[in-house]
Amino acid sequence: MLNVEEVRRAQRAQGPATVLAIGTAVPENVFDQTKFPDFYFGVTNSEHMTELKAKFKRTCDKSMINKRYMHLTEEILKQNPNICTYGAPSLDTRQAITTVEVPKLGKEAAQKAINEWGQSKSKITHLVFCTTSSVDLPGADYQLTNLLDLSPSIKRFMLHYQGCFGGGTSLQVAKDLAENNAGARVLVVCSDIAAFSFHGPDENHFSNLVGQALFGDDAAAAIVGSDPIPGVERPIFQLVSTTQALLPDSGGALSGLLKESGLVFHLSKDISRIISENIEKLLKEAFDQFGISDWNSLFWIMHPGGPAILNKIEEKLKLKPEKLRTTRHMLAEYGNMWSQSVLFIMDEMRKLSTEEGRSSTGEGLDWGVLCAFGPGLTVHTIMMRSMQIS
Ligand SMILES: CC(=O)CC(=O)SCCNC(=O)CCNC(=O)[C@H](O)C(C)(C)COP(=O)(O)OP(=O)(O)OC[C@H]1O[C@@H](n2cnc3c(N)ncnc32)[C@H](O)[C@@H]1OP(=O)(O)O
Repeated sequence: MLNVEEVRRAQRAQGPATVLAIGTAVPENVFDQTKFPDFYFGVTNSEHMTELKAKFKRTCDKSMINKRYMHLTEEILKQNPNICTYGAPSLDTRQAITTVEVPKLGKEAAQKAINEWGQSKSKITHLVFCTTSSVDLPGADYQLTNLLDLSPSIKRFMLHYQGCFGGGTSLQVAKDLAENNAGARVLVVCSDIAAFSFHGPDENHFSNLVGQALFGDDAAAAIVGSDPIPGVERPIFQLVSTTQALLPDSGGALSGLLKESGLVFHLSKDISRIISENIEKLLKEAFDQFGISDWNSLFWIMHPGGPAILNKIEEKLKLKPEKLRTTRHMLAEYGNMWSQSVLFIMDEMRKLSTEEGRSSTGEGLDWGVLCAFGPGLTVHTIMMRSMQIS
């Protein structure tokens, strides 16, 4: 007969959690950032706010974004003017869109991750679904289980309202599940569409316009598991350890309230200062145990936030320009993608590493850091190792 300790040991995996596959999806509708100010002030009937429009145009010009994908089209917005009018009751209209579209876009990304993984869906043991764009019971995790025809006995975890650090939390939960349950294969899905937080302009709320200039809709998925089956599963990155921190004196710097008029954001002008002042301390706490203190020796999967944030972090850590090039490229091509951004960057980095003939999935480097931040201010970091490209 086995004793309790032996049973507990047998329940756990041997090795660290690895990302075994990644999939991404975007809505069909794409906006050219240079044309967005005209579209946005036109569709919200706000052309008379000429000064505000000029300032918004400057923000879009400085955003370093070329294009963004969005579920909301001119047609949808014209059919639902309550979404366009700042402060107008519109939650029912928004819910009707997001409860359907969030799991649908998530399904597209998940299916791509499952295809890359190449294993039967019946082997997925856990689902972690993360969104800040929808609330219903049972939630998007349940909808996705049905849409993908996953096993009814899959163990589901729904993460709501994490904002942009949700990609970090989702991977951390997946890591803990994979390492503590031998044979577990965790499907992670992050999906957000701005139908919850699209608002027309208001003279007294410019940080709303900062969000309208930056956010894009997307979904990303990953399969996470420990002890990959040799010759069958192909690990892309190892998730070695994780940290989460609330930054000092940052309360209220980034917050949101779900109102009758939808999800209303407040973004402080201090976000970039607060993050850049704290980032080195967080990295030291995370990497001291591995004897790593040269931040340029790492590959970087950094949530973009906005160019001001990236510039300040780069300056503070004296990062070489190539360190954040994938983050900047994804910001340019997709905008600020909420919780999905870190998975999009991870996906792009491993593809580029192969295309450029690098020796590993992390631009030829061994160690890397994933860093996601959001409401709190909360910063989530994951210490990662790349895999050799044969
Ligand atoms: C959702 C999540 O959980 C996580 C997230 O990612 S949240 C998003 C985090 N990102 C941000 O907060 C954006 C960071 N900011 C930026 O990258 C840049 O400021 C920007 C691209 C938005 C604009 O670039 P810029 O024009 O060069 O910036 P800057 O000169 O600082 O500001 C231009 C104007 O906008 C105003 N402004 C900028 N940020 C503002 C804010 N958060 N709130 C109110 N006003 C703001 C400035 O006061 C300034 O106004 P005036 O012209 O009247 O003086």
